[in-house]
Amino acid sequence: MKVLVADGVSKKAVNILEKDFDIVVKDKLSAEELLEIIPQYDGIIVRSASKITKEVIAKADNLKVIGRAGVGTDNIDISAATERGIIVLNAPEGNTIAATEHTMAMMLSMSRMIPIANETLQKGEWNRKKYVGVELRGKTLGVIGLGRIGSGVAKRAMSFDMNIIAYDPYLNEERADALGVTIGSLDDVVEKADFITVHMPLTPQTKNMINKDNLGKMKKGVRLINCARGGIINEQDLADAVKSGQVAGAAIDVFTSEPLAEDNPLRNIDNIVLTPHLGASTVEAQIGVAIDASHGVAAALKGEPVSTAVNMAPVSADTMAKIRPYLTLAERLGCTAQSLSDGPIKDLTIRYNGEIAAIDTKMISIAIIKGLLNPILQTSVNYVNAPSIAKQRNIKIEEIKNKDVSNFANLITVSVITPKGEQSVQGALFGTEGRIVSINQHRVDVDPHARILICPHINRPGMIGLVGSILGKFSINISGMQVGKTAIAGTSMMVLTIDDDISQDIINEVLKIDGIFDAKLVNFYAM
Ligand SMILES: NC(=O)c1ccc[n+]([C@@H]2O[C@H](COP(=O)([O-])OP(=O)(O)OC[C@H]3O[C@@H](n4cnc5c(N)ncnc54)[C@H](O)[C@@H]3O)[C@@H](O)[C@H]2O)c1
Ligand SMILES: O=C(O)CC[C@@H](O)C(=O)O
Repeated sequence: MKVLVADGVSKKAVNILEKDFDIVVKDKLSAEELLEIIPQYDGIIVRSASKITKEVIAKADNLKVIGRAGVGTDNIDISAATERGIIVLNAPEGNTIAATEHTMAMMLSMSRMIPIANETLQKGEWNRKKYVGVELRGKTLGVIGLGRIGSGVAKRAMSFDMNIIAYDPYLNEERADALGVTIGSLDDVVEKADFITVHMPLTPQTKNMINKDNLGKMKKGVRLINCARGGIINEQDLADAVKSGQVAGAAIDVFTSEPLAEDNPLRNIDNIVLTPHLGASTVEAQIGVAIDASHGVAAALKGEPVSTAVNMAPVSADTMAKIRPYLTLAERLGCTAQSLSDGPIKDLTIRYNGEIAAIDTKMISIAIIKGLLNPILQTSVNYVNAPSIAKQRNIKIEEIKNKDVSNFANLITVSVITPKGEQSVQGALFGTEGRIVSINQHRVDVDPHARILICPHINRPGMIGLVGSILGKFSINISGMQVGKTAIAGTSMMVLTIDDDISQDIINEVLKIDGIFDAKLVNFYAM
């Protein structure tokens, strides 16, 4: 598979990806060139310069994953990607410190007018009276958006003896208490703060959140910082407020249009400090985001779950650690259920019993659906598109959880209903090892790998030998064997693990054996 590393993403990404993929590096990529070359690629990693628009996605016939080496994904059309089953992932933590420190640098350089003092001194002006600044100590800092960067800024500002008041409607109280900040409404922040810094994504709710109206309600002489996204603070309104003296200074790293337009109203105003979107531009951050994004891209291309995917239900690192051991087993149970079923699946019931019932199982269920659909579809089914493909195919999905369980600490039961009846398979985790523990009520203990041939048969001597000799005749090696018992009188379940590919003709030979009720091949390589 081929991966395009664009926008000057650190070469660390290449080092990680080149072990498994063909890598092409294009530090500068025009919109036209991107449209032309995108059909060749299975994966792409970008910073903020390349715009992955609906048009690009429409031409991206092989694209499976878009990795953003950074936090903001506003340069990527996520809905268009989701519709095509393309995973979009970001690197949310690698540049947090860089953006946090840049915010502090902007706040300090604005309050001490360092850029203009430097510029004039370089020209030979010794102007000590003109550039008298203000202290941070004792001032109130309003933080809007108390996520990773906002809380980092709040923590650092406290060490400057600033009082913090924050507005974040999605913040839970425990987190606010742990940070030791006062939480208020947007109006509280607007009216009480001496400095205001914004740290949320640009959304329809946050666009122009700071505008003429609330700039007018702020303390005269307030100072503003935006190292989040251009447009959260209305640029024209801010420029007017600085010129009128209502706002004493502003420090802005991000703009509505980047690179900065010549006619941007924030240009050429002494009390405004501008940087060209440098928040994430540290050596450490660029390495961090490149490493995180490329690990995500590699995982996505290998069909593994991606904890930083932004077009899937988010999974915390804690939850991920708990569910990760179940994912392969879950996918294999889905694959087994598909192979067992005769005809189109109408209903899928997933039961979680025991310890597993207490955790967030959303991603485990998606892994089951992925395993169920991948063997039968041309489209590659992944963690993003699996639920919508199941929906398109009218498969009704039900999840049932119960902490009660006997014999196992945890148990996953996958049952599918087709017009011909119900099939079910159960799996459990032993340490980190997943095993199939029952197939259609027959107790087994199978390591689900390679290929397995499942043959329900009459419980009488010689059946295993008969199947074995047919496989032997075709030089098919059996590397594992299990016979499962059931309470149903007279039937047994033979499960043979086979290393080689096996054709339908051979399966038909097996089916001819008197006493063999069925023979279903599960090919785990097809998942
Ligand atoms: N300048 C840069 O180079 C640079 C670097 C990194 C991140 N960023 C940007 O910084 C911003 C923050 O990043 P982060 O990693 O801290 O994100 P985050 O997801 O950790 O935090 C965002 C916070 O904003 C809050 N929020 C969402 N909508 C809100 C609203 N309407 N009002 C108030 N709060 C709201 C959320 O609850 C969350 O706590 C993002 O826009 C990101 O793209 C910029
Ligand atoms: O790639 C960059 O330098 C910008 C990154 C930053 O804006 C982000 O959202 O992560």
